[in-house]
Amino acid sequence: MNRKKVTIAELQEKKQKKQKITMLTAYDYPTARILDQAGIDTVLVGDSGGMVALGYESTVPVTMEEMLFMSKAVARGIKSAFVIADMPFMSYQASDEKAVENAARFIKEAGCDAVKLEGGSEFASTVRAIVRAGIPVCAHIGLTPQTATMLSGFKVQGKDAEGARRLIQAAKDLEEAGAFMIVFECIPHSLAAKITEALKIPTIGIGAGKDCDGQVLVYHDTVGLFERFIPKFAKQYIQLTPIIRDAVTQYKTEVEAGTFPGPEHVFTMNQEELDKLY
Ligand SMILES: Nc1nc(=O)c2c([nH]1)NC[C@@H]1CN(c3ccc(C(=O)N[C@@H](CCC(=O)O)C(=O)O)cc3)CN21
Ligand SMILES: CC(C)C(=O)C(=O)O
Ligand SMILES: [Mg+2]
Repeated sequence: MNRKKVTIAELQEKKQKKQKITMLTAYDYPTARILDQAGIDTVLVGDSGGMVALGYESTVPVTMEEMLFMSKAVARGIKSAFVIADMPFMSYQASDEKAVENAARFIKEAGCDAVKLEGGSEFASTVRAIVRAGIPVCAHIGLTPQTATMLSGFKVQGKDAEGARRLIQAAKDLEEAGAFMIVFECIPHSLAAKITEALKIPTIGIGAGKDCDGQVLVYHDTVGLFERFIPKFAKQYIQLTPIIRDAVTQYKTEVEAGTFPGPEHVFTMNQEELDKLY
């Protein structure tokens, strides 16, 4: 199967044609292959991987090296999907120069197609600098987990007119700065619908209602592999944890009982050769 790579033009055409864009996160090679085979349009190597795959309490401690490690594995598993890597906390905030250098590593070293960064109008210059270097940027506004402390926790953003106005302005500024797409995390669905209509670039929602141009969820939430918390906006399509636990328990039972490995799992030696040993 040698399908063609999804392009930015195709993603932007989907908005025009009112066809929904699908995005899921992945942090490793086997998952990337599954999402690619399923025809998911864009795969996000989210810094959420720091939590669901690496066990951190939040996305704040995630490093460039960890993001590159996960991004490389994902990129190796993808044939068609458009691969976007999250820039981790403090890899793009200190200066636009540093941001460009770090963004470039996801393209040159990891083989990703684009990067994503969190932030509003204050980050328009950062988006512009990375885009100027020839690297596509996906913006991310609303609930920005890397700066959740500044937001006083994991709270829905833009619920009052002032906050909503700030998000509308941010979306316009980030589009103007050259972002090719924008993620809305945890904002009222009516606001997401309004901004989606006002923008030329596609909008991808997570906890932002059905009127965004596309949707994204954390893979582990959709398949029931993350049990520490389940956000209200997530949907579990299957609960894999008990299924995998049962398989592993069965393995343990068979090894302890001596029923695994069976005759079909072993390698043999000619009797003649075996006789020479004694
Ligand atoms: N497993 C997982 N899923 C995610 O969607 C996710 C991560 N991890 N890690 C990075 C960020 C953090 N995210 C989060 C985490 C918690 C809430 C949360 O507690 N939300 C509340 C709503 C809060 C409110 O009502 O203001 C909820 O009940 O879902 C939201 C987004 C989204 N991202
Ligand atoms: C939830 C998405 C948008 C994200 O940023 C992540 O997975 O890290
Ligand atoms: Mg993220």
